[in-house]
Amino acid sequence: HHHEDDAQKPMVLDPSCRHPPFQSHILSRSPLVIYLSGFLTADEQAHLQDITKDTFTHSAVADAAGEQGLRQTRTSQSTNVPRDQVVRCIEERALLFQGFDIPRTHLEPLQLVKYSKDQHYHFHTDWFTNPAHASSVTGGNRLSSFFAYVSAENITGGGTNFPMLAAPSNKRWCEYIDCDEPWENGVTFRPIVGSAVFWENLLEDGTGDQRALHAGLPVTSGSKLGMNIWTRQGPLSDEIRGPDVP
Ligand SMILES: O=C(O)CCC(=O)C(=O)O
Ligand SMILES: [Fe+2]
Repeated sequence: HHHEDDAQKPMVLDPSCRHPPFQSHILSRSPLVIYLSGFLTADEQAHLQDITKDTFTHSAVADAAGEQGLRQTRTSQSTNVPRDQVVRCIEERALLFQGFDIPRTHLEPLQLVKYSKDQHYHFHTDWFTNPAHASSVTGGNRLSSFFAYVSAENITGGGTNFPMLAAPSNKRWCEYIDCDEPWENGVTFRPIVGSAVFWENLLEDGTGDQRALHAGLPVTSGSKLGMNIWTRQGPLSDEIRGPDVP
């Protein structure tokens, strides 16, 4: 098991990180899905945009079936975020949320995803369906995902839809989820800046959970910038993780 070598290393906290007091609301226990309100501060949102300016390229997907097919599935643009001090604090927050046992080497580089009008990401799971992508030499599969909303300018559409989740009944959820969606469409989170959705991708036995299927719905006007924080089952190499930067 991956966890054994990592367990020796205590998790080191950066005392200079100032974590915002975000609110957590469980939407689903199985699969585990938790809504996090206020997960990113306004300063962090601005900083993330600042350090990634002009670095976006057309998003890739794991089982690339040629450029053409790829762009129809995921029409957004994406970029990896350089790991400076602000980004390391966001990483620390994402790790602490998951307990104290996950070392930072299990995190992929944070990824920003940008959508302009009419762009979307078709239904997919974040866990790799191709076992070749989930081998232990490359960190195993994706245990969990955070999808955070970094910016949303004059947006309509662009929610994050989980078709297999049951819509909750209390109207208070309508602040965060689109209550106008028909019941059979599952749950659609609104793109509210600063919020994040956390969910688990794998079942107890490590196989992928089909119920974690989701999509980035088309942005019908305005634009959206989101961020993926993916935690692997095991450590990733320094080469994949990239360097810490000042
Ligand atoms: O854009 C969204 O709402 C979801 C994006 C997503 O699922 C992904 O990038 O893996
Ligand atoms: Fe996704």
